[in-house]
Amino acid sequence: MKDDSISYATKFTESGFIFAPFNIEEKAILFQADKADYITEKLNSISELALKNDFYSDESSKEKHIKIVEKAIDLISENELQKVVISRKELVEIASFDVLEIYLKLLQTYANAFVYVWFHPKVGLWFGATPETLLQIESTAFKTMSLAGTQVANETENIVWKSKELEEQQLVTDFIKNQLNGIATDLKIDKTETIKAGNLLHLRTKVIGVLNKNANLKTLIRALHPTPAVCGLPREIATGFINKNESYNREFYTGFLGELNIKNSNTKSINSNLFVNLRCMKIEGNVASIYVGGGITKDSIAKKEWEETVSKSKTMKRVL
Ligand SMILES: C=C(O[C@H]1C=CC=C(C(=O)O)[C@@H]1O)C(=O)O
Repeated sequence: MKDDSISYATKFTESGFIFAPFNIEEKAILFQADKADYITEKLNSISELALKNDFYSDESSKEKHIKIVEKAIDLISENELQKVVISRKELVEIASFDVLEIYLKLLQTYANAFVYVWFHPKVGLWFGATPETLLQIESTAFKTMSLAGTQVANETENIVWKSKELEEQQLVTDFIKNQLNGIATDLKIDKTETIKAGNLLHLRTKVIGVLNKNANLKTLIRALHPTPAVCGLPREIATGFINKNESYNREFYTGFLGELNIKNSNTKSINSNLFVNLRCMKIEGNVASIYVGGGITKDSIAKKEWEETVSKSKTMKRVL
């Protein structure tokens, strides 16, 4: 980009790279395609970079996190809510860092993830390695996914999912199916599978479909974002609970990012590739803010939900 002005995507007919916050009332930042320089570089000979293996976990927000999770479980048991994703931000002091080195470490470590580094002088510096696609669309044919449920990846071949995680993820799949009703046809919902994301395993169900003529990209994004993988059910009540009880601003964590309406020079089709901003961090000065959360359902155990956020924080801590 040639200057530090900020552009926004409001109609989602714009073309460029979008960086959208969790809160749909807030504006999504756009790096406009026609004002951007494209630089392609091959990174095929990265020598192995050393990763961190001892992790310090900041326990100062443990009590607070557990309290919010317990409050959510209470509301769920009173049938006010079905599911809500509760998150927190962990601050990690870093001595010095090299942007390219962190980015290369993320690429090296999370081969299956969408890995990014994003910077705007007025907004900040973000990194992420997300396992979740929000939407990939080529003309009108699209792919999305339901991703939820977490366990730590062990050496074992025999992976067993408990009903808590299976239900937690099924809620996301059902939500996606319902939201697409009336705006998409030819829906195909794959078998649910286990995927590995760094040190974690998740349940994933891929969904494909074709966008109806009466709908557009904005309708589709608004239907999907935020899914109960990052927000909850019913969506409005979960959003209210999150805004009232999480005592920090998620900003771009659990928002989405990626290419918006980019023309494929071969097929001439207009494509978007958008990812949910998970396993991410923001760096300001010598402090990294690592964002982590987890889905709460009726079967959640507050202490285990805390531990899940600690496991998730390792995705970023490993590369610092
Ligand atoms: C909200 C996060 O993860 C979501 C995606 C996969 C599994 C999740 C879970 O098991 O709770 C979350 O829904 C996060 O990593 O901060």
